[in-house]
Amino acid sequence: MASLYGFVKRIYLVFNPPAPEAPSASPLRFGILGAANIAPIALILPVKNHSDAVVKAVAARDQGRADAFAKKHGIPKAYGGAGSYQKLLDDPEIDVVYNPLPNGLHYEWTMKALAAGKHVLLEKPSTNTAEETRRMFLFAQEKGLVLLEAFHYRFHPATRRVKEIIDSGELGTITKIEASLAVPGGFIKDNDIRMVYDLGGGSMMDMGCYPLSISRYLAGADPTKVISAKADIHPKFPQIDIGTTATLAFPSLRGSIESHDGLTATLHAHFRLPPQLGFLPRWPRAFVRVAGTRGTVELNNFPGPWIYHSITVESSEHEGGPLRRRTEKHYGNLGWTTQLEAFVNKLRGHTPEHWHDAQDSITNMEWIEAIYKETGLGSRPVSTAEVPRTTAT
Ligand SMILES: NC(=O)C1=CN([C@@H]2O[C@H](COP(=O)(O)OP(=O)(O)OC[C@H]3O[C@@H](n4cnc5c(N)ncnc54)[C@H](OP(=O)(O)O)[C@@H]3O)[C@@H](O)[C@H]2O)C=CC1
Ligand SMILES: O=C1OC[C@@H](O)[C@H](O)[C@H]1O
Repeated sequence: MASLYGFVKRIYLVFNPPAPEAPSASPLRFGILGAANIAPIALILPVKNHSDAVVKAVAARDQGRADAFAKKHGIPKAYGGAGSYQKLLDDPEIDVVYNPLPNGLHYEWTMKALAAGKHVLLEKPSTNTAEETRRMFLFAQEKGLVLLEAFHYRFHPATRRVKEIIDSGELGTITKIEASLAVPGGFIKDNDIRMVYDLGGGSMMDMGCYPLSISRYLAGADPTKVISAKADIHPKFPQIDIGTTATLAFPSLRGSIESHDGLTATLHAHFRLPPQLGFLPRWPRAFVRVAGTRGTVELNNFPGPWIYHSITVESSEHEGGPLRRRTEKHYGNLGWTTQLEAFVNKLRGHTPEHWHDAQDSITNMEWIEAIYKETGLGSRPVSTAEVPRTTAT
């Protein structure tokens, strides 16, 4: 009963965030590129609860869509029509750009935002290729601007707690990770941006980037090789993986780094999980499970821990000993606000509790590409847009 009450309360607060008690007189001013579905939950609502941030403008390719979005979310400026994204970037009243465009446009518009002198909060996955991600972060560094790939789960206390349990040695030597983000049919339609190869579509890009990212984070290391990777291909779109399963080798957490044989991670992403027994509807599968020589930890719903999560630990005093089981929950702030808090802290020159850097984003893209290569599908297309030059280009 208490947990149902907690759940309802969390949902209520996410959608009705309390206004800050002492709002800043000169808050950071965000502009949003695209009237994106993800923007309200990821940025607009968290900002309403933050004392030092406001959303000042939105740009959409259609003026009516920009106006409607601005009205609905109480955003003062709406740029619409051709050239609207660039108009937002050129607005001197914007300090920070939130880029939730389709993946294949992340590189172009982040480069343009940086060229315009704006900090960028960029949706995942960072770009279509590791090389684009590398250039983008190098450009941010050259310009002295903050760029962050919006893996919000990393900032959440539940994720941090799981990492703490693993690092404490309670589970012994880590040997296996399994991570999944997969939904049944009905969530992602054929006309979704995720189904368009030219826009950086595919399940390994959209969903798979999460299991990969959390596996690397919890392993405290990067993979050494793709052991296997297999894609389910969309029946109509031959370059789109509606599902991908990959197994990667990692250096063992406590074993020899040289042997590279201690730890494997199996990642799973799917847009259309088939029904069980051919007819029973499936639940979404969003979890990470880490097994060691003395126990396991499972974080259920790691991509949305703010709405609901559970951390189940089973561990023993010594290898082969009796297992003791416990469940933990660590709800922090409201919704996506932990990410916003860290981002604003970074911009204001304070040290955030957690931060993931350029190399983290580059490495995630490298392994997404390596997995796609192993499936035979190959990387998503490189951007052909004209972008500002950096010393790396
Ligand atoms: N962090 C997370 O957990 C999540 C992250 N995401 C990420 O956010 C991004 C956006 O996802 P989502 O909000 O679902 O996307 P939407 O389907 O809402 O599309 C985002 C925007 O893309 C713009 N757009 C620009 N060019 C095109 C084009 N050629 N075709 C279609 N749309 C175009 C549209 O802008 P306009 O309004 O100008 O027409 C649209 O508003 C993705 O990178 C995704 O991976 C998504 C969900 C969760
Ligand atoms: O968290 C998520 O779940 C649904 C996906 O399509 C989305 O892009 C992803 O980030």
